[in-house]
Amino acid sequence: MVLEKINCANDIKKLEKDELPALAEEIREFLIHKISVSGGHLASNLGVVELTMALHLAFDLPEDKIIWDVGHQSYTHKLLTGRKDGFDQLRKYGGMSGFPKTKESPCDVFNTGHSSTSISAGLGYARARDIQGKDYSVISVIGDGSLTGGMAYEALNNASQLKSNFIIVLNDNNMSISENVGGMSTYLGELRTNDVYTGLKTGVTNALTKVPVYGDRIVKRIRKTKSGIKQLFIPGMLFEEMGITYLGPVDGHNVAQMVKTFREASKLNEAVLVHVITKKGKGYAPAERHPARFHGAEPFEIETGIPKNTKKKPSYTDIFSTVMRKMGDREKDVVAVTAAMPDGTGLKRFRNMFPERFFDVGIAEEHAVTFAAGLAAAGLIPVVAVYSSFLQRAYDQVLHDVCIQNLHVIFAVDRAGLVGSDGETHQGIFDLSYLSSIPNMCIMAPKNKWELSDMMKFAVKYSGPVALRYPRGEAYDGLKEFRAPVAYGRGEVIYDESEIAILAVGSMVRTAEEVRQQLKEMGYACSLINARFVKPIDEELILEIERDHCLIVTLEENVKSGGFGEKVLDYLNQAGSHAKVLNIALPDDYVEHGNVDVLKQEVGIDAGSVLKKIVAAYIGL
Ligand SMILES: Cc1ncc(C[n+]2csc(CCOP(=O)(O)OP(=O)(O)O)c2C)c(N)n1
Ligand SMILES: CC(=O)[C@@H](O)[C@H](O)COP(=O)(O)O
Ligand SMILES: [Mg+2]
Repeated sequence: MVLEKINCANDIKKLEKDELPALAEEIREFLIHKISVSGGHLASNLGVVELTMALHLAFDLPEDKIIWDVGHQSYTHKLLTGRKDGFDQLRKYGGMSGFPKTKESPCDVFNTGHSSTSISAGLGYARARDIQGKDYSVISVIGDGSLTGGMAYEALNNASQLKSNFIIVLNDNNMSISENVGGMSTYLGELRTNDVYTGLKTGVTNALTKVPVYGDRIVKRIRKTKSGIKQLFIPGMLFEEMGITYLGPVDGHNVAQMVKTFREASKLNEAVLVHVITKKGKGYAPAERHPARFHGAEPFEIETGIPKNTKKKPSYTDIFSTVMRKMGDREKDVVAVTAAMPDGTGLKRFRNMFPERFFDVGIAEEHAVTFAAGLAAAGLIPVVAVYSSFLQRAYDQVLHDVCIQNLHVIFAVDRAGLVGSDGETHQGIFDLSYLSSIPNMCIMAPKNKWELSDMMKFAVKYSGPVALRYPRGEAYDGLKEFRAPVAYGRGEVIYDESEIAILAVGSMVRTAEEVRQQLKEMGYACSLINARFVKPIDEELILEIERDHCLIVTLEENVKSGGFGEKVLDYLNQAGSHAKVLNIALPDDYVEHGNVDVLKQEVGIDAGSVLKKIVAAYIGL
């Protein structure tokens, strides 16, 4: 076994050349086996095995700095830097992260998780290196999907001014999570597939520069030519015109070719983009056939690729997907926008039925929101379906472009709450705080699957910015009998008793119901209120509750700071109330990766912890 010889960074350099193909094969077997048990980002990782090996052969770690964009493809890097044992606890609470983490290894030099940040971070490293008089290499590895994100272009624009070495490796597998989209993707496709371009740049320019005196001039002239003909000679001209040297395309499964190219690239005193072509899912037939399905895989049977857990209730995303499909039929003004997540957000069905009213804008949340603002200003009703943590990126667009103009944009905020194994970069635990600080925004959270549907219908009829937040995973199908019509800013009283009142938001209504039952068994009378609206809060109802109960408990799957509980407390204070209020929310902190149930216990929002907190507060009155 060759993989056994790899125990720390640079061990790969001790291998014989003819051992490298076996190493690649063993890494793939290892990853397939481990991810089939733990789940994880399989297809992207299988695609970069040779690319990662080549980087580790061409550079010295940890002195040289490799920054992985998104970081979901860093598993081989983890293996080659002595973290093989970590795969038994991959993405588990307290175990190894599925993303680069500086605290895990000196070879992880920048934490990632959200896309399109690697060129900016790498450029920062390169500038710091130069100022500090150091001479390490900096390599940012970015995928073709991540190259659709605005930050990547801002960084490329800035990198063009660099007069020292900085390598950008473009890992082009012609896929984002789903099919990649847009002009850049088309452009890369041409570079990839047109034989005329392949190898010609190096070939032609090398040949020309060898021609004494005139060769150099001709190359310079070709570079300066404004006609399209230059594309015939110099692939990657778009990057070249920006001032970024382009090398490639290079076969991303040919280690020797890549090592050679990286060594050449590291000699240039400028920003260099090495265009590497890889196959997503390489070496595992089901993942090659269905790269989107194996992008973020649940545990699966290796022989068939079929998920181990097939018996699942519909998720909130499934419900949203169905609602959107039906709404598409009824409401001709409804259009849907996603930032590269048609699968994850459930918009794929809407896309299939109403392709002309569906927009995948690439990994470009900022653009998605302002684009939606434009659609709304022109009279359509855009639904922006986006994960809570990715919407963070578009805060200003929500504020500046949607809310100041009070435009009717619907935000379907998926993965709101703890998402689990992706960890701190992906937990959707801030949206109630960051959205509710914005004037004109209306925020709702459904208690169960029927309410998600009712709230979507309400949102379409509403006029103005409106967000609906719902969590990852199975949709709650309890409390079906409670289905009072959704009315603006009004909560829903589910059980009206006395003593204790629990005011719960969205996903926490289910927990509150469980806690209420237990309190009842313990002899306490407890009301249960489904808040429904986080902004505006139902002030009238809160005052009513205050009159009839001695303890008011707020419950939400969001950080405490700026959340629902704080708003309720604030309002009661302003109203001169002296009611005892217990705010149960997540601590104002980041939450690492792990199983959601485990994480809920850790942060104290599982039923057991909530019960203890309520009893303690009540006894202490
Ligand atoms: C800001 C942001 N939006 C969305 C995502 C979700 N996401 C993770 S990976 C990915 C696709 C990345 O494609 P690419 O960079 O080509 O990498 P590949 O998986 O193809 O290797 C997306 C959309 C994210 N991580 N960050
Ligand atoms: C790496 C990344 O950002 C996505 O792949 C994310 O892991 C998807 O998460 P879901 O599984 O919740 O769609
Ligand atoms: Mg890709």
